[in-house]
Amino acid sequence: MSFVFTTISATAGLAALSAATIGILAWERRQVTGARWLAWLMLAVTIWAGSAMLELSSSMLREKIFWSKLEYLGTLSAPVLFFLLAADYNQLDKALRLRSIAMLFLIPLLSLALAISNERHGLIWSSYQPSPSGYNLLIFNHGPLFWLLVAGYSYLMMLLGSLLLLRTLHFYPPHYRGQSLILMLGAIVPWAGNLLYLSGNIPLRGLDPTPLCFAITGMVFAFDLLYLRMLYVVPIARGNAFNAMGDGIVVIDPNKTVLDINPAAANLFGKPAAVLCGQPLQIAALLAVADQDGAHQVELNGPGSRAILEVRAFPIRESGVTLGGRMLVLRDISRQRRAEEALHQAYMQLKNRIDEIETLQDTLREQALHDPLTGLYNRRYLEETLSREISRAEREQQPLTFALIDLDNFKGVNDRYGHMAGDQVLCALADLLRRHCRQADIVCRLGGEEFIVVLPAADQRNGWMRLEMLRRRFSDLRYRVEAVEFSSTFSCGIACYPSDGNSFAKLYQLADMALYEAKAHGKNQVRLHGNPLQELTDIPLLQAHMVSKEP
Ligand SMILES: Nc1nc2c(ncn2[C@@H]2O[C@H](COP(=O)(O)OP(=O)(O)OP(=O)(O)O)[C@@H](O)[C@H]2O)c(=O)[nH]1
Repeated sequence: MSFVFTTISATAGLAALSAATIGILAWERRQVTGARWLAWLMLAVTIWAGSAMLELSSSMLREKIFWSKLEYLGTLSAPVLFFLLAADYNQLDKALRLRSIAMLFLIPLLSLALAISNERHGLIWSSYQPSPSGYNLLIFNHGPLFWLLVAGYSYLMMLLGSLLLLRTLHFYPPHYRGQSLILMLGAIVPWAGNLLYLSGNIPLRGLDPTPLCFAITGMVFAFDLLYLRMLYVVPIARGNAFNAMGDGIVVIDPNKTVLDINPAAANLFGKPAAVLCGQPLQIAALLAVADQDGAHQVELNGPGSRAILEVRAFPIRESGVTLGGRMLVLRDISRQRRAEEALHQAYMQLKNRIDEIETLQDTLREQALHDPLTGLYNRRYLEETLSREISRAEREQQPLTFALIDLDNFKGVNDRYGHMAGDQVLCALADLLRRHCRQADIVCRLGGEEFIVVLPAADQRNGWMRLEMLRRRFSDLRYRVEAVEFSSTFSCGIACYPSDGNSFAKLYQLADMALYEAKAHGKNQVRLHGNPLQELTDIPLLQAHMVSKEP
């Protein structure tokens, strides 16, 4: 083998080196869109430019032909790989299955086989001659299959790839079209180089600048895919977030025309975003808050639907400068609202139930402490409160009168006039006691025809006088059953705190003894335990101590 290195072969070598470097860089970042195919493309360019360098450096014709055939490996695969790169860049890679990719390489494989076996048929090149430029170049006179399979197919792939790149001008956000344009320019370079070569208009005839052009394209693509492309991610992610956001966003100009709207907002308005963009914002409730700061609640009523929105309006600023127009952020709080309403309803129901239960409890408590026939307190209440009253009397150094009342001959009333008449008498006594007792006094029915009256701050004398007054008034009452009129009397026994005792049991026991005395001595009388005040029977004195609520 004999080699003659020239400037041109060195340039091809530089192109191969550049392509190899870019290929390695791209392969390392192959997860980036397009980078994997850029790496493969650069491998093809490396083979192409490397073989070209060796072809250009070889001085032997046979060797030149050999490297030239190897060059076809790169020449044929580079346009297909360029197309695949462009498809990947357009995010069409998922549509390209392995089988379709293999199909794309069928013609290049056939072409390669034809190039290798060209000596037998001369369909790829029919002849060659040294270039008059003198740079150790060969000029090939291409055969018909070269134009059809090599040039034709390669141009087809390049054309399709370039069209796909053109598509990206619409595919990516408008303010990033600059980068797409750079990519387009990168794609034009091999076109230009190859056209020069095939048309024979290159100053050094026989020199194919295409691999060098592809190496330049590789640099441009690497710059775009591996550097600038990363910058795309942020706005694309932002755009995706805008579209994927659960909150609705509407951008309006100062005239309240919708400039942009995300799917969530369009969904709330019940119309596609494309229809709403460019139209005046026609929702009065939103217009009312569009110029206001802070959060506002707005109700949206659509056909058969109602949404409650929390709307926040923001001015649109860039680098601290207000640009005009507003951005409305709409948060659908209908579910939250409905949940709050349901919670409130549940709370109100619960509160009503608690109120009912409390009322019921109060009623039950009242019932538990009251006698159902007369409405007076019962024994239970007395037992609960008497010890408290005694403690208070003790604290205040006050006496307390405990009077036990029992109706006289009540069985006879029942027997003669009936049980209802008996009840009437019981109620009359209860009513009398209620009316003639103070608020601080405790009046209760123990059961049957037995009543107890507790008079705080009343000593023996005072207590006796008040019970005596009550006895007289009661005996004055008249009852009527059909045409028959009758009256009733009671006997009463009194025990007092502190002289007779300081417990319910003791006071009850002594009052009962006094009552027994009263019954034994003719009934219809009030007796003090121990009977110490028999002289207190004169009516004027009694009347002076009467506590009457009667008109
Ligand atoms: N109508 C009515 N009678 C009742 C009630 N509770 C008890 N009695 C009656 O009260 C009567 C009490 O009778 P006794 O204990 O013999 O007493 P008494 O007839 O008053 O005789 P003395 O106490 O000795 O005067 C009984 O007939 C009971 O049935 C009631 O709620 N209503």
